[in-house]
Amino acid sequence: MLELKLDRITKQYKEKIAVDHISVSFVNGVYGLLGENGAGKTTLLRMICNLLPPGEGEIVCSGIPIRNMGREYRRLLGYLPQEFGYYPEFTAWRYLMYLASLKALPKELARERCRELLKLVGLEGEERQKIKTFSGGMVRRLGIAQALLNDPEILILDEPTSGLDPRERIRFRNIISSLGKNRIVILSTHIVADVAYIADEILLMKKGKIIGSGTPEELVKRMNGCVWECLIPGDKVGDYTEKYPVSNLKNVDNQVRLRMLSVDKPCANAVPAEPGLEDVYLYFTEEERGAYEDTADRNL
Ligand SMILES: Nc1ncnc2c1ncn2[C@@H]1O[C@H](COP(=O)(O)OP(=O)(O)OP(=O)(O)O)[C@@H](O)[C@H]1O
Repeated sequence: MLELKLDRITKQYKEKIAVDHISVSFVNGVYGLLGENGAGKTTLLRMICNLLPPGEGEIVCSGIPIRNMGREYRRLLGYLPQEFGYYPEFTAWRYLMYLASLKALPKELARERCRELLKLVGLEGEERQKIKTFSGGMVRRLGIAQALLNDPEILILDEPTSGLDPRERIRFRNIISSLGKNRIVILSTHIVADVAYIADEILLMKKGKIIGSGTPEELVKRMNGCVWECLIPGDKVGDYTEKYPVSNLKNVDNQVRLRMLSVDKPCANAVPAEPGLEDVYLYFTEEERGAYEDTADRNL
């Protein structure tokens, strides 16, 4: 089994440190790289794809630095960038066959592979349609198919679900989940639900650093005892949102139900709530606040 190892990977654009000394190892499975816009996800993924050289550090694939692997590494890799290039006038079939020829797949194998992949991504029967007639979700699914043409052992998906409606999103997640069984899949997103169900491991990224990692269950467990719900009068909402990270806010009759993070019970009528991954995300991505700073640290 392949092992991809990042050793103190760093990238700086002028004054801006986009990726800051990241060390992490990947083996088969689905990894969800979760972080806000600008956290450095795309920069990190481009370095993993060997499209961008790290300023510092090394990426090693089963013991060999990828910068020395050239074509051999490209053969192992499938990549779906945030914006992937396609020809709108091409049919899905022509587009995939064209890319297969660029990847030097023999014609018969290419046909077989394209048929298999169109089926996998649920575009069977649509292959003679021009891509310009596809919905956003269909285009993204075609994007996955092109990234899988060479049956890659490492699959990199940059924000694969952006712009998809809920149904397409679910469909997409199911496809990705099945792909992680026998390869490394790394996908980036800022949408918690996209990784909550399918990631074997979540890497939380903020300001170029991995600030938390673990299985979704592990991460959620860390928040035990730190998530609270309470009903408060509407005019007190500001007092609480200023003091605590609030993960949900709902009007109930003449009051407001708040869900917030706090080490200590935030008000007399607060009751402990079951933590979820959104609470974890909020905890890690919020700016530091005194009231809950050591919340998750306490549970580590
Ligand atoms: N070519 C570049 N030149 C200068 N700064 C850049 C360049 N590419 C990215 N950055 C900066 O580096 C930081 C990380 O960007 P990156 O695109 O990697 O983040 P991201 O997490 O993928 O965000 P998004 O989801 O918005 O794409 C941002 O502050 C961005 O402005």
